[in-house]
Amino acid sequence: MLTLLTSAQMRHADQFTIVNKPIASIDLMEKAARAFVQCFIRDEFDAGKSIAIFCGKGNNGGDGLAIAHLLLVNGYENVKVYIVNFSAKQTADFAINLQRLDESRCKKAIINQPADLKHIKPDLIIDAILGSGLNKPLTGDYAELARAINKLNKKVYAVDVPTGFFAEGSLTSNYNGVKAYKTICFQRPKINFFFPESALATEKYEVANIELDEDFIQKQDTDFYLTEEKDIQKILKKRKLFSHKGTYGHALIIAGNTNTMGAALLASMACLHTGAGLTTACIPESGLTALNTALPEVMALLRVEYMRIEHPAKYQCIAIGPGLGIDAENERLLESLITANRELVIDADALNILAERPDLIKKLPKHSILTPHLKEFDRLFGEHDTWWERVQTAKAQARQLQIVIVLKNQYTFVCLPDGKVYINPTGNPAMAQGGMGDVLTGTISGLVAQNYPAADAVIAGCYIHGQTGDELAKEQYVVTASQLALNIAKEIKVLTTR
Ligand SMILES: NC(=O)C1=CN([C@@H]2O[C@H](COP(=O)(O)OP(=O)(O)OC[C@H]3O[C@@H](n4cnc5c(N)ncnc54)[C@H](OP(=O)(O)O)[C@@H]3O)[C@@H](O)[C@H]2O)[C@@H](O)CC1
Ligand SMILES: Nc1ncnc2c1ncn2[C@@H]1O[C@H](COP(=O)(O)OP(=O)(O)O)[C@@H](O)[C@H]1O
Repeated sequence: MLTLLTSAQMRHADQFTIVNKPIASIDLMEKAARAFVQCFIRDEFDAGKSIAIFCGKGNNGGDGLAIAHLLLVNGYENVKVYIVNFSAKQTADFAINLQRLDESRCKKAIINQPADLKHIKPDLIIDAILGSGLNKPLTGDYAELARAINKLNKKVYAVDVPTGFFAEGSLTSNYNGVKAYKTICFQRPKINFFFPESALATEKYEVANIELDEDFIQKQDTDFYLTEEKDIQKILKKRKLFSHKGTYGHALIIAGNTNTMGAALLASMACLHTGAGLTTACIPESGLTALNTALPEVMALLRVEYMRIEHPAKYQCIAIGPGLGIDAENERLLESLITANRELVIDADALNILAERPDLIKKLPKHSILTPHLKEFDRLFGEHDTWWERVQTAKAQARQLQIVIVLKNQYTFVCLPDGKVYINPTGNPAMAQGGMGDVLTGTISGLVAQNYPAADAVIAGCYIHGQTGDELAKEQYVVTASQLALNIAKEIKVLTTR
């Protein structure tokens, strides 16, 4: 798990590295500039392009000056630095790099007001005006300059963070900073890169390693972690010798309705391919033919016979919700399961039923797993203006109710009962199609059935789901939910043998 740090914590990591490595602060800045240039050159190898580098007078601007010098050394001839002179203050390392630049042949101009930007026509822009030192929203000249840079309509590479972008905390939908094509940040992604509103500030990001003290960074007290492939490899177990279907658990998927039987099929299919020993779909009678035709391995339990579930010990996992439908019968079924105090995987319509029954939310069995998308989440826990606020609520609710909340999005936030949030890095827009959430529910259920603890099942389930989608998207414009379900077993094999 990679710890994700706030700007203040990153500053401590800088300082710790400076003192303990030891390395002079100006040398660390040089390292950052080198790391940036290495990434930049990989993308923009045409050294003939004209590059405008906008530098503030803090350390972010100091990086910009060092980057200018390094680009010249690397053969980029048309580099020009624009010093943004809106403040009298400058940092010591900025001053050192400015002197170095003055001694070089790099072209330089001073921007005293945003209007000075009028005649600039670069091919590319590097934004090093304000970095992680941003401490208030942009106003006045800074806001106007950002607007003017955006109006140039050029590809912008941001150093560490786009000017005006807060690395953590609530992001508003009226972002007024620099809009970057790519942000090349140092050592760790910023927490806010994983929140959907960040798309207004940067299309993508890349992390450049500047050799800060990793041990120190990993030990920092944080609520945010980024899941890595090696974590999943640690979680997943190989199939055992002499094992049989009983070894891998029995999952019950309560799902489907007349017009939404596909959801039950998709969730059951994913459960099957994730490796549950047995899968039973609890569906209405109208779905029997479809189930028996499409998924001969899956057993059926008619929903009218649901009272049989009153002996839930038979199942190692009970999931409820995909395509379920909202009616009194299903509400009664959900209530009886919650009252039986067996941990559940709860998705889709079962979440919508819960939203109407706050009394049941309070009674949720500990370690139950809720998998809401944005709308389901807000129906359950109230409207939120920003994703940051939504994740804060998810964290608090997961802790208070001692459950796992899987808040789904491009980057899914897995909120655990201990208040920690694990951000899932896999998945892609080719997966943005109906049924994908049903497949996630089936994947998580398949892992719970195999006796993985709730937290492991969810962290691994989200990763596998997204990774399977990523592999398919390499060759496809869109990935359908059933295709994804069919490919899960292949991806788990890769993850357990790599
Ligand atoms: N050794 C290291 O530490 C390393 C650091 N590195 C680099 O340093 C960057 C952080 O640099 P930094 O801390 O100097 O802050 P930076 O972003 O340049 O801002 C400067 C000043 O701007 C001001 N300001 C803030 N908000 C404002 C606003 N809205 N409108 C107007 N002004 C505003 C504020 O001044 P204040 O308002 O407090 O007087 C602030 O102090 C980091 O992103 C990375 O690129 C790398 O080289 C790796 C090694
Ligand atoms: N752009 C995307 N990038 C990554 N994952 C995505 C993207 N779009 C959708 N997904 C994934 O697909 C699933 C969609 O879930 P949900 O909205 O419940 O779908 P449905 O209700 O149609 O089954 C989630 O796991 C989500 O993370």
